[in-house]
Order: sequence, then C-alpha cells, then structure tokens
Amino acid sequence: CRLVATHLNVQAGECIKVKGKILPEAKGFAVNVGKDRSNLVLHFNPRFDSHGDVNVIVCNSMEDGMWGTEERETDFPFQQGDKTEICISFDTADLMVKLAGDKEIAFPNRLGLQNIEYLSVEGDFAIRAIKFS
Ligand SMILES: CCCO[C@@H]1O[C@H](CO)[C@@H](O[C@@H]2O[C@H](CO)[C@H](O)[C@H](OCc3cn(Cc4cccc(C#CCN)c4)nn3)[C@H]2O)[C@H](O)[C@H]1NC(C)=O
Repeated sequence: CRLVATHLNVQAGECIKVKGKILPEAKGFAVNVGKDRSNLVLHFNPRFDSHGDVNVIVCNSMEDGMWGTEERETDFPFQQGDKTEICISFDTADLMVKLAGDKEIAFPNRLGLQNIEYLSVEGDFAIRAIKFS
C-alpha cells in the first residue's frame, strides 16, 4: 500500500483529489475510499494489464470484507508513465470520479455512507499530492 489515511470525515459534495504519476511499466493501481479497509464504498482500479484485463477500469464496493459486483469501464483515459489526477466526490446515491479529459465515471453508493473516513492508494502509482476541497 502506498498511502492509507483514516479519520478523514469527508462529507457529501466535498472532493478527494489524488494527484500523481502512473509508473512506466504499470500493471494497475487502485484508489479505495470508504469507512475502513473492509468497507469500501469505492475500489477504483484501473488495469493496464492485470487479472486478464487490458486497459479497463474496474470499480467495485466491499462490505465487511466481501466484494460486491464489479462495474467495468473500457473508456480508459490513462497512459503508463503519465501524470494524472483523480477527483472523487459523492452524495447519498452515487460516487462521481472525475478524470482527465473531463471524463466522469459514476458508481452507486451501495453502502449508503454519509461520510468517507478512509482512503488508500495501492499499486503502480507515485503519489504527488492528496487534496481535500
Ligand atoms: C472470471 C472469473 C473470476 O473473476 C475475476 O475474479 C477476480 C478475483 O475476485 C477479480 O479480481 C479482483 O477484483 C477485485 C475488485 O472486484 C479487486 O480488484 C481484487 O484485487 C484486490 C487487491 C488490491 N490489491 C492491491 C493492489 C491493487 C492494484 C495494483 C497493485 C499492484 C501492484 C504491483 N504491480 C496492488 N491487491 N489485490 C481483484 O483480485 C477479477 O476482477 C474478476 N474478473 C472478472 C472478469 O470478473
């Protein structure tokens, strides 16, 4: 794990911004937000080449350590070696992930979380900055 932040108390409508650089030979990375490591309202996992997926964003939730149903996005705005920025915000219904090129991905707030306490970043990603706004 590259970073874990807890006790964040991010409210609906606020943004979590993760800025960094994707490693040149990246296979994949993940940004996780939720209540804690076993209760993720969003596991956001761009895969360059992993688990048999090539250039696919896999999104999922985790409840009490159990994965939910995956949602996959093949419109893939990431390049190995590039700098990128991911902004996650949410309301009671959905999470919104703003990506480069004005791309946005929505994912249902399956856990119905009122606030986000936990953030982790994993995999082939060099973090430059984490901002809350
Ligand atoms: C076709 C029948 C079988 O279906 C497959 O079944 C697999 C197991 O369930 C799923 O895979 C799981 O999918 C889950 C989301 O749903 C999760 O991503 C989970 O990974 C957790 C996890 C996180 N981390 C940390 C980390 C993160 C990113 C980079 C690195 C790195 C590095 C240095 N290069 C490390 N390590 N493991 C993954 O294993 C597949 O998608 C799924 N495929 C399909 C098509 O359905």
